[in-house]
Amino acid sequence: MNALLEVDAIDVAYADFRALHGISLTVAEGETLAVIGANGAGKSTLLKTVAGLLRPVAGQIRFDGHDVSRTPAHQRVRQGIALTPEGRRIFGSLTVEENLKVGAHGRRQGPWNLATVYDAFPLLAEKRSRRGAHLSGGEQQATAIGRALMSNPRLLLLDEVSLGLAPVVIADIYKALPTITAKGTTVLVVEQDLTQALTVADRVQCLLEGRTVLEGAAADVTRKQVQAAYFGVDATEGQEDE
Ligand SMILES: Nc1ncnc2c1ncn2[C@@H]1O[C@H](COP(=O)(O)OP(=O)(O)OP(=O)(O)O)[C@@H](O)[C@H]1O
Repeated sequence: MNALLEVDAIDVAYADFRALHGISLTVAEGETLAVIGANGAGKSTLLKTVAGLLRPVAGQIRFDGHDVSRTPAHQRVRQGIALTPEGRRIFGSLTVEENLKVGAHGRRQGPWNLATVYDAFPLLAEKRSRRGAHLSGGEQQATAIGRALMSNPRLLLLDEVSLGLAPVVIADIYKALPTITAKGTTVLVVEQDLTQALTVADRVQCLLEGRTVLEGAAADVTRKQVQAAYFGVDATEGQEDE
């Protein structure tokens, strides 16, 4: 499989504070990678850097073989990188359908349009005329993902889909993922919810304090290994080796 996204040893800093230290990752075309880690591990920073909202101070980001490290965010959207940010950020005064149409601005050609987004998220079809401010958290999340899909991305970046949502709602949102990947969209998802991450992803990569501490096929890593990496303890000992 060809690598669609290659992140090569990036360092990202907020003023003097270095949030990412030499992070590398690869996402193959058609694959779903979950980046996991506790609060503050650097997951959102990584996604924002891939989307072009932050610039790495070292390292390179390649999309479809081209260096996009210095490409502005809006051009990356045109090239096929779309971000669903943490906190959803949909427009409260606009309806679901109007929010979706905002995502279609300058869109690429591809399989996503209002009809296919409503197919993937039937709950949105029923609420298409409702204003964003009057939606539940799950409906807002689905709208935010649908809005990103409307640009017809080759790579969809999902930040903390499950944040603040009830388990049944999270499951409902993730039900759409196979439909999304079946249309050829590659997905990089950031998750704190380990169960969800291991269920939906082909591969997982765990960050701790801005460094990669574990990576592997979701089917090959054990829950214990992932939990140990997540909390920064030694998995072979099963306890902290003080
Ligand atoms: N705008 C900012 N200015 C300064 N430091 C920041 C900023 N945003 C994030 N950080 C710091 O960078 C580190 C990584 O944050 P980031 O938000 O990427 O983590 P995360 O893994 O996404 O966690 P969360 O789930 O809490 O969003 C943290 O120590 C955080 O405090």
